Amino acid sequence: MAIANKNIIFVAGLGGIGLDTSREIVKSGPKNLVILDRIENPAAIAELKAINPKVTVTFYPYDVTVPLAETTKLLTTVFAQLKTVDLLINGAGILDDHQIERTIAVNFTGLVNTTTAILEFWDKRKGGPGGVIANICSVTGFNAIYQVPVYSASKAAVVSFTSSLAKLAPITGVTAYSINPGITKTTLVHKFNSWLDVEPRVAELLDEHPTQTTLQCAQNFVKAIEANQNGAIWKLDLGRLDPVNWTKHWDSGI
Ligand SMILES: NC(=O)c1ccc[n+]([C@@H]2O[C@H](COP(=O)([O-])OP(=O)(O)OC[C@H]3O[C@@H](n4cnc5c(N)ncnc54)[C@H](O)[C@@H]3O)[C@@H](O)[C@H]2O)c1
Ligand SMILES: CCCCCCO
Repeated sequence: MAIANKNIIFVAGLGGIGLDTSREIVKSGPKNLVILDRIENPAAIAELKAINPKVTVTFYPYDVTVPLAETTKLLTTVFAQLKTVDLLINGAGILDDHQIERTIAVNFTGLVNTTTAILEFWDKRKGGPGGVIANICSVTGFNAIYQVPVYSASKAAVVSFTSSLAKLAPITGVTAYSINPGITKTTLVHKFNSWLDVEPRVAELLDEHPTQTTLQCAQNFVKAIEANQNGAIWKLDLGRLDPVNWTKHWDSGI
């Protein structure tokens, strides 16, 4: 998908990975970039507008843990503004294995609800135009950082959900792929709680290994958007962009 002249909704577009990705997206000249995020950062919005004045950048406060009806109401406002939406990026995530229920609520349920809500507008069975969803999951969704089993499991859940969305595309008209960064230098990973404090030094230990910058991640994120490959499982690690070939161990047959 060429980003030029498209309408994009970016949930969590102001975070560490999010803001650098928003910067790279704006450079590619979409018609509209609508950022939905829990954090408000008017300076960042102003900066995005300044990067490319031809792009209309809009912000709406959004907490992905709100009831589905509230998400649908917000999307109704966004669609009234944009008329059409080409790409939804779901990027909200927290990393704190002391917050078990909130981790699942944000990282999994929030992504599922936002996806469910936009299907109201996109589902071709309802006369919708279809669309594209890019879900920010994680390499920990493939192989856990086992000291944060709740976070890792929440990311495995969204990797799985995204793969199912892609297989459902012939029915819904909505394609999907997952964006799976490796360890990327943001405040999220600076310090965080392990489950039951099994490893209080988990962040320090990870920091002893190679990581990537948010800019490297963002530049590869845009390449994945442009590739627009339904069902792709993209690994964005150590400054690289690589497709992951998922091993099939069982087939439902349907
Ligand atoms: N940094 C990494 O190493 C890494 C690796 C793989 C995946 N990820 C994922 O990338 C995404 C961004 O992470 P980051 O490293 O930039 O961290 P970050 O903390 O800078 O960004 C998290 C983003 O999620 C938003 N968010 C959190 N809770 C929310 C809620 N309830 N409603 C709406 N938005 C909410 C935040 O406002 C922020 O924009 C997350 O989903 C994270 O799990 C990060
Ligand atoms: C340093 C731990 C990073 C965990 C986020 C990967 O999704």
